[in-house]
Amino acid sequence: VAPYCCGGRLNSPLMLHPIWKGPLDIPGGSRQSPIDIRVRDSVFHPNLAPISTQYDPNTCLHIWNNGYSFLVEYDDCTNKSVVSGGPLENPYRLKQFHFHWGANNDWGSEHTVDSKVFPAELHLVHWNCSRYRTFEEAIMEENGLAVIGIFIKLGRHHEKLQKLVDILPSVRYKESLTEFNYFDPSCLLPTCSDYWTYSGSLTTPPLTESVTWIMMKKPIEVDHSQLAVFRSLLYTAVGEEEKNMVDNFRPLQPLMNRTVHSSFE
Ligand SMILES: CCCSc1c(F)c(F)c(S(=O)(=O)NC)c(F)c1F
Ligand SMILES: [Zn+2]
Repeated sequence: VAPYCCGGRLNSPLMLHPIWKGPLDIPGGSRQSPIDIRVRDSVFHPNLAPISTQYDPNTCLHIWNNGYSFLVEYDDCTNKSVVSGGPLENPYRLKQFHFHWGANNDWGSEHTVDSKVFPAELHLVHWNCSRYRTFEEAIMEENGLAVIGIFIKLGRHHEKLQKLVDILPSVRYKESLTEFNYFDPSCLLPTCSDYWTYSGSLTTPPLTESVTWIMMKKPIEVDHSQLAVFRSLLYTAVGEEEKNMVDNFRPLQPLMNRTVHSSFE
């Protein structure tokens, strides 16, 4: 599959910032992510229950730069922070959340909606603790993960996000980690509960086809200065030639034989 993010133009981010070191397509992959969500082709599922999240801010552990994004990680030894309902047959435990963003405000999201690109996208990653013993195991298994994806658009300052933005300089370098607690990611969810759902994959290695995607229809808003701080992070470790962490999104993947379901008409 040729990289065709941003229309596949030679000046598309992937061409300019070939950060994507992994394979662009997985041989035999039939349910890869991200995808373009064609609204008219999505199928309303009348008995899709609302998504229910219950997050305990005390389970927030730390934040670290893994060289692809920055991850806010949670204690997943109990069911204190879980998502349930919607297409999920049981609760999934919150493991971490992270973002994908562009070098500028014209692109950055992984998923698109009728080819509309957003400047960034937030992923809340959960694992199926009823069927698997650990997150590491769940990553490799069908129905192992549930990821809530939230589009981010430029607009008003996001008050609750600022606590996270303020700590980012301390994880500027790859592998840096800092304590971060008492953060409830519910504050990052849109107020509208409408979503699309489809079967897909991780968008970073190992790209395993283990994800039930739950893409919220409505974006949240952050302001220019907040997104600019994301772009001040580095892909590189201390002492290495500095490379700004931007365009950390995967190109769109073919829908193949999949249907996107919507929770709304
Ligand atoms: C080996 C996985 C480390 S955790 C992780 C991650 F870091 C990540 F970036 C994504 S993603 O595919 O990029 N977004 C959903 C995941 F799904 C993850 F589970
Ligand atoms: Zn992600």
